[in-house]
Amino acid sequence: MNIMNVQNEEQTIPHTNKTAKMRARNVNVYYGETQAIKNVSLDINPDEVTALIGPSGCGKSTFLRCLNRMNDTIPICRVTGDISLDGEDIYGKRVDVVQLRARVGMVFQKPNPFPKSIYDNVAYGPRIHGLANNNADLDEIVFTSLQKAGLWEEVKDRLDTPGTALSGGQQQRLCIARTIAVNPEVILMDEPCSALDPIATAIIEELIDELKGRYAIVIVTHSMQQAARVSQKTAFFHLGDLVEYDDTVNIFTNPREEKTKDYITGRYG
Ligand SMILES: Nc1ncnc2c1ncn2[C@@H]1O[C@H](COP(=O)(O)OP(=O)(O)OP(=O)(O)O)[C@@H](O)[C@H]1O
Repeated sequence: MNIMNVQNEEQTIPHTNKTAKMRARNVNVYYGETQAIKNVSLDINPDEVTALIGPSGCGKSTFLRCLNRMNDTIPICRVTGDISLDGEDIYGKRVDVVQLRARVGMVFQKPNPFPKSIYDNVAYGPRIHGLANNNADLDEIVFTSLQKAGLWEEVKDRLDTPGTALSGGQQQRLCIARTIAVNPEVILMDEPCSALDPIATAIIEELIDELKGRYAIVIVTHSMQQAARVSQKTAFFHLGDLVEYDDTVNIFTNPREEKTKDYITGRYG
């Protein structure tokens, strides 16, 4: 299935009855004079995990950061093209970026809990977005978010202890709970397991699998095995180009492009 048809601007994804959650069209990203992303068009499906793979420096993280305007925080970075969320331009003048980043949440490579209690890490977003009417509401949000992130049983008796005192894998699940707490529609994950041991990695992968029906998930990973395990769609980037985007099973068993074949068979990268 080739959905990179920029002429087709309808929201429905060809050959499916699905509507794209996010749609990128002709996206270019520059750091000063250097172009890091070249004319990339890609759809993000609502109830699937999309993996972004490719050799180091190919632009995976740069593209990911376009999806919730994290690149706005890099002064030399310039983005052109169109990116929409539910058909609405996320780079539009009236877009509230704080609101956008709640709808399109992000989990980073290194777990980065706030220097606050476990409870306050999760409650922080709902508090600033005014999502709870009272303390009981907030308790409920914290409970549900920690439960969805698969962390509740491990922390329920120590919600007052610092988030930073948890293990790396638990900290990453705390960051996922923090993201979930503000009801995102899309979750971006930038190599979320790269700082974790194999057991913590397996737990996060299981969690991604559980979350996939509820959120559109986009994950950058260096591990092709991880992409194959957790994603339904895979986008292969090379030197800023989107070389191939397809069902994950096709990318890993029957890629159309020579470059993809070379990468997945370990010839470079
Ligand atoms: N803040 C920045 N300032 C200048 N150039 C940058 C910046 N961030 C990334 N780049 C450049 O943009 C290109 C793409 O980088 P990016 O980090 O998006 O690639 P990546 O595929 O995610 O790499 P990796 O797998 O190593 O994390 C690289 O050439 C990189 O040097």
